Amino acid sequence: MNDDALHYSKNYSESGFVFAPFNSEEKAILFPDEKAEFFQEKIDFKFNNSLNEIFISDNSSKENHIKIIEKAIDSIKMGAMQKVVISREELVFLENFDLVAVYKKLLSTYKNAFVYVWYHPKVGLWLGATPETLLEVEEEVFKTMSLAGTQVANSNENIVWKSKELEEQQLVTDFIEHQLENIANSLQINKTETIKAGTLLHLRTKVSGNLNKNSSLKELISALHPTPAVCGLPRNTAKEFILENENYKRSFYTGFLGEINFNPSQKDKKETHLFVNLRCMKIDKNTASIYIGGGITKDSIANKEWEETFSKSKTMKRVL
Ligand SMILES: C=C(O[C@H]1C=CC=C(C(=O)O)[C@@H]1O)C(=O)O
Repeated sequence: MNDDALHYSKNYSESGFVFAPFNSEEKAILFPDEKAEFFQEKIDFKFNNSLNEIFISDNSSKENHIKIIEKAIDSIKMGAMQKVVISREELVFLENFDLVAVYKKLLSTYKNAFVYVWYHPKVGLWLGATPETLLEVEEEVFKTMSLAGTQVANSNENIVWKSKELEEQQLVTDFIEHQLENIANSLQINKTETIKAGTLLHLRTKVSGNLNKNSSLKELISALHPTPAVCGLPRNTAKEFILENENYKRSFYTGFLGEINFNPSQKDKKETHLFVNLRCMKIDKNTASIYIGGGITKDSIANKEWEETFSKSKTMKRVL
């Protein structure tokens, strides 16, 4: 874009690139198509590996995180919720930060992810490599996915998923199916599979269907975002728990981003590709804020959940 004005999407009926926060009551930023310039470039994967960074290993943040997880488990056991995703922010001091080198490393580390760099002078610099599609729409056909459950990839072992992860992911699939009941038809739920994201494995179920004639992209987005892969169940109770208890602001982490072109009046432009903003970080001068979370259910063990966020942050720190 050739100016620094901030534009917002009104109802996702515009054409452009959206960057939406976790909290759907806050506005989604839009880079309108008519203000954008498009470039296409081949990436050369040779990069300099000598970048170094200093991690802040902050034990109080471990204690805090575990405290919130224990509170969440108590609340689930008392019947207030079935699942809630608890996250945290980890700060990493950067020396010699090289955006292009980090971007190339993200591209080569996360081969199956949507890798992005997003910048607006009034908002900041974000980058990430997300394995999760929120929504793909072409004409009236849409695709989405239920993605949850995490384990570290270990090439020597058979992959076995425990009941905690299977249930945690099933809750997301059931939620998606239920939310789409009144706005979609011919719903197809594929077999659950294991996918790799960097050094981690997740459970994924692809879901597709046809949007009902009178349903809009806004309705579809509101039905899906935020799914229990990033928020919880029941959605509003989990969201309140997150906003009250996590001691930082998620802002765009666990929001979504991507192109919207769902404009019925523009015949050749009815495609939308939105991704959930996971495995992402915000760069502010010499500090990277890395955002990581995990799904908490009645079977969660607080220390293991901490370790899961630790593994997630480790795979992201490798690219810095
Ligand atoms: C919220 C995150 O991951 C979600 C997506 C995949 C697996 C997840 C999990 O195992 O808890 C989370 O639901 C994150 O990576 O910050």
